[in-house]
Amino acid sequence: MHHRYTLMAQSGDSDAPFEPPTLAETLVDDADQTLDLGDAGKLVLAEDGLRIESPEAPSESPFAACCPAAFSPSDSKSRTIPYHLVLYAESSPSHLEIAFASRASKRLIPSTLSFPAPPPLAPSFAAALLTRAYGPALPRKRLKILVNPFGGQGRAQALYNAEIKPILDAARCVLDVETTKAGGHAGVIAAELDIEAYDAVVCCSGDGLPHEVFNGLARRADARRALGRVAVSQMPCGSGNALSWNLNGTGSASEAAVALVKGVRRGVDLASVTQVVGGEVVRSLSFLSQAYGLVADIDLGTEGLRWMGDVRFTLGVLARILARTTYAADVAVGVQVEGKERVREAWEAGLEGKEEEEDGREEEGLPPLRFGTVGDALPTGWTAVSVPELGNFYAGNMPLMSADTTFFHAALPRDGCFDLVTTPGDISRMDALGMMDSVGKGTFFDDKNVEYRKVVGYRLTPRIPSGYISIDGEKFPFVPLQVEVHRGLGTVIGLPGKGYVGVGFAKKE
Ligand SMILES: Nc1ncnc2c1ncn2[C@@H]1O[C@H](COP(=O)(O)OP(=O)(O)OP(=O)(O)O)[C@@H](O)[C@H]1O
Repeated sequence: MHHRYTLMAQSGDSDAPFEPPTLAETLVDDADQTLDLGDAGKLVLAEDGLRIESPEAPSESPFAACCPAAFSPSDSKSRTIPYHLVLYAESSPSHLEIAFASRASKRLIPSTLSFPAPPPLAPSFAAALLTRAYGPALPRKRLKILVNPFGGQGRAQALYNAEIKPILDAARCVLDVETTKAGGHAGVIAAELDIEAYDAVVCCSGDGLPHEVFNGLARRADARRALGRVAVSQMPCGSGNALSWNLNGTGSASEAAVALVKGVRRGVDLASVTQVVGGEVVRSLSFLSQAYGLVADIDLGTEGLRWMGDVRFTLGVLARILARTTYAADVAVGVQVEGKERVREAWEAGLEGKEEEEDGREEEGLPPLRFGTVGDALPTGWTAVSVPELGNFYAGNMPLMSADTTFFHAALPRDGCFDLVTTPGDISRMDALGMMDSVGKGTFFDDKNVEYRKVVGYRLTPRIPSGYISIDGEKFPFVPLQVEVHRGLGTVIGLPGKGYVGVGFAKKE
């Protein structure tokens, strides 16, 4: 399907079905560009979107028929479609077609404006519109789509069909869809993927499939190249959809599909986790979080109460807070930034400063472990301390762990660090309840009982007989683990911007 990439390559490939002028030729920088459609009105590339100036009242205009909800205000003759919602534009001698997403109750659906016998300037107008609509994003992405038929209590396939596929089709993405057949299948697909053939692997699932895909790419002989080449994206179709909340800024499948269409590739830190299992050191990758103590216990220790829905989390937390449960451990940390003010400064600097490059990708496999494994002596500078009263040990790579739960306010995509929050388990019940409340309010970072550090690695040795270790929400063996962060090792697709979407710090009062 090489010809589909004319616009992406910006070179006007000769085998393209139609040939708009190259984007560079049609770049419109300052003045509004107008296309006069005669009786049908005018199309204007305005600052805030594609403006449609109809000579008729909206109810009689050709635009009203397709999608009145896309335009506002309703009684005006001029309507504007924000560039973010413009999915595609294409002109042939017979038609100028503009596909865009419009809101229909709670979701976005694709709609098309079609103008017969467009004027000669239409191809260049369509190309200029695409330039504005896509900015730095790659149009017509080639996507390997993985649908977990059991994701989100079996809703993933229906969400894909109803909300995701229509948007991706309208944006002329090239789709190759596969349904995962069993646990682990997504990892196998990633391990065997033709990495030159796709721009991204899109997981229509919860956070479990992205975890498998990163690890599948990591198992390849060309792991480093594959992790740099293939971006991982998530369409929120599971029960935990943190990747989508942080990169697409939404838990809605159709909005996430638009975010994917308009998303740009970016490097993201990944962490190696080593554990000794059955006498062997096992290494895996974590893209989202590692948890020991309260969060791991709630996440994995209340699985038997799934029938309760999300109430199980609230009840689980309350039960443990009332019991003042502690989770003893020995902890050794490679600290990069310490102290809340300095962490906050590091976050601000990260958003403004230049992005640091990861090391080269010339090596084939995963990067070597600069701190060794959990089976080696502790790295220099990491001092193990015994923490008998530990309540929660939670390391994260992205601010939101689910909708409205910001644990890692200062997390940045590629600062070479995971953010580590630790809280004591022996605080007063009032303090613990206040801290729990602060997560949803967006003030967790400032809670007096929260210790917040940016770390390049750590080792944790549980000192309780049994319990849970959660890596990216998955249950891992309850044995010591060592974690080491690799700057920018992975690739994701997200809305443009240096940080994550719509998070950061609660405003100081
Ligand atoms: N066909 C299948 N049969 C059984 N398990 C599967 C299948 N396909 C994928 N899985 C497994 O389903 C698990 C859940 O994946 P998903 O990414 O959708 O996350 P989730 O949000 O944690 O799950 P859920 O929405 O089911 O609670 C993964 O561990 C994955 O390996």
